[in-house]
Amino acid sequence: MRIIADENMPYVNELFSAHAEVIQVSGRDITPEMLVDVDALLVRSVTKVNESLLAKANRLSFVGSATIGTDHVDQSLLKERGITFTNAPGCNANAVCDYVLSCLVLFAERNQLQISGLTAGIVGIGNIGRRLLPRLQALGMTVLCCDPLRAEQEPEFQSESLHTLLTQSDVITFHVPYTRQGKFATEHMIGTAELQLMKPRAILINACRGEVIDNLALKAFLMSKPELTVVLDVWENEPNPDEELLALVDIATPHIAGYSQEGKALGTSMVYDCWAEKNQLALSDINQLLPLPDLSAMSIAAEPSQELLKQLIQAVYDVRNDDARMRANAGNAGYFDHMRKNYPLRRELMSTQVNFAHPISSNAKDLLSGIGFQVTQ
Ligand SMILES: NC(=O)c1ccc[n+]([C@@H]2O[C@H](COP(=O)([O-])OP(=O)(O)OC[C@H]3O[C@@H](n4cnc5c(N)ncnc54)[C@H](O)[C@@H]3O)[C@@H](O)[C@H]2O)c1
Ligand SMILES: O=C(O)[C@H](O)[C@H](O)COP(=O)(O)O
Repeated sequence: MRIIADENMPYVNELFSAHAEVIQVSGRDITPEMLVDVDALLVRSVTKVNESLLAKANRLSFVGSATIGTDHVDQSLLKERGITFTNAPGCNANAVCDYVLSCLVLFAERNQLQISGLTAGIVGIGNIGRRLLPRLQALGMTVLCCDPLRAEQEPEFQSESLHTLLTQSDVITFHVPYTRQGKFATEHMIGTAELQLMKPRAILINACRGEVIDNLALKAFLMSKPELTVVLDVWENEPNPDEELLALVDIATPHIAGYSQEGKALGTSMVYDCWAEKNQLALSDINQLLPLPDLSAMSIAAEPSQELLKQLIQAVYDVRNDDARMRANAGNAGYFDHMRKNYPLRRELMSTQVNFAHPISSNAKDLLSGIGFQVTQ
């Protein structure tokens, strides 16, 4: 069996090489010619899997994307051609939650905000949104949810309108797929009119897909209203984001919100498990793939104040480092992809155990476990 895999998919050799010849290439450079006599194609979000890529794929029977997003894959074409497709739902959901929390504690300090009591709006209550909701509630925030698709499918699910979230939220964070068609299409769901509805000093976070926010409209808006705090992990026109917009936002990162070691390992292992089942092979064990975390435990001696929470979160993941690297590299040829390919090892909050030097309240323990840490009871 022959497999073509994106070179940015870690653990491919560990999982697939015992059963197949694996050729690793840059995801953006996969060509139709490379897919001749290939049985399986393993991609991440940068490879457009469409009719023109598959033009010479004479033997392809499996496509796996180690991502939750599927906007780069023509799934109906794969179905038509009898090619099995899988993605990796939820693989990086905890990592994106950590990213949002790291932004939140940073701006609470910079903007002198007490997080508890603020209102957060989550747009898209899927794998990420549903994990983020209890984390934000654990921090004492009132959380408004907008997901009209879920409301249609689950009558008991309460979805607020996007208008309500925009007008009432102090922090609004987007976790929807990129869709261009249908009544819930997300392309440019945020443009000038929506930006004008937001509280002037709100915090806007986009860690889903760049196209969900009209980047030109956002740039124009920020030129006249710089008091809106903006975090962009994703951009229109990746890997060449608008550099004027980059200079105007408060946190700029190169589509790495989901780039934890756990998220990447799980993405590959979920794809492997689907392929293994199809080929009647043993399933993977993600715990064997992951190295031990550098910071496996931290000890605290006091009830967690907002300042202490910030220190704990930043000790595991500090979004300022990614922002600083992006600003330092912006403008260099190929910098966006280079940063993603050479992303430093990052672990999730859940890989770190918080211990207590003195007994602390059960509320404090609930708070720490609620935001994602392991906590000794
Ligand atoms: N920046 C990153 O590194 C990164 C990492 C993971 C995911 N993502 C992006 O984030 C998106 C969400 O991730 P997920 O794992 O939660 O996906 P998911 O598919 O589990 O959830 C998406 C949710 O959005 C809802 N939705 C769809 N259209 C909507 C609309 N118009 N308004 C409100 N809700 C809507 C869906 O009903 C679903 O519940 C992915 O599709 C992907 O594009 C980015
Ligand atoms: O959709 C996702 O899961 C993420 O956006 C995606 O994984 C980002 O990383 P990439 O696939 O581009 O390496």
